[in-house]
Amino acid sequence: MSVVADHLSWGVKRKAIVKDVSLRVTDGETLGLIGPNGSGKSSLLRLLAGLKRPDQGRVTIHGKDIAAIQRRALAQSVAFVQQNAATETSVSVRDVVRLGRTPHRSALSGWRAADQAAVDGALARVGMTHLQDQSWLTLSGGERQRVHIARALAQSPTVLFLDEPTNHLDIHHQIEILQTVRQLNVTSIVALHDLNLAAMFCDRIVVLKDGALVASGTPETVLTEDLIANVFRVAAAVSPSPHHGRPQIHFHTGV
Ligand SMILES: Nc1ncnc2c1ncn2[C@@H]1O[C@H](COP(=O)(O)OP(=O)(O)OP(=O)(O)O)[C@@H](O)[C@H]1O
Repeated sequence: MSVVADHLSWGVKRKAIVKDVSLRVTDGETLGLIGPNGSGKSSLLRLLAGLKRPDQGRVTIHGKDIAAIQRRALAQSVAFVQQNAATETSVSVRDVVRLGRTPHRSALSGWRAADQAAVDGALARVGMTHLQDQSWLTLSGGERQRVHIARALAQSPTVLFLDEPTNHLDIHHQIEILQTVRQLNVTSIVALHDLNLAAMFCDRIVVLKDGALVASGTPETVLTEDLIANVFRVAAAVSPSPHHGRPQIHFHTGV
């Protein structure tokens, strides 16, 4: 088991934001995290990745309690692609991606062939090799997002957390990034808003509503018309795609 969360709760002042969430993610699985705005997806991802401490419950990654793993050791196996992550300084695309190697390097070790191979591979994976000399500040929103994903891939993680990785991307790159994530030999937990993309690319889906886990399972079992009406408040028809067999959702509220 790659990631196990037991009874995680977290809140701010008197507001409970993540409520008693338990889940298990197996090695190599792509788990989708869906739910309405404010349902707690980002908060849960940050708890799972060890970026926030839960008020109750615990998370283990590869069998180790993350509260007991040192930051650097955690960063050698866990990478996090944040929503709207910013890189302020005027550095090149290549330099941003090189930062992904930081947890694997010591003060004494120079830049090694393995570091270069990881950076080159990550740039190629997201289709950014041709822009590697460009200043990060001059990139479009979608290009920046792809560079942040490349930085996470350069980290060579065994567990990858992605918070809305497709929100600035055109449809070609949305599909390409999710295909890449799925094909990596890495356990991935990805918060997504697009239910059709979640259905196409996730092995399993977890649904959050008001901070609580309300459903989990395969896309076929989770993405029902009733769940979409109850959790997302839209009317939809769900049927298997004739092209790939996964559920496809046709929204008809208000049309
Ligand atoms: N540090 C904080 N202090 C106060 N409230 C917070 C804090 N972090 C999150 N929240 C609140 O917790 C709720 C869940 O936020 P979170 O960002 O986890 O939701 P989300 O499902 O990722 O939302 P979205 O789909 O809009 O990105 C929101 O109501 C948010 O305002």
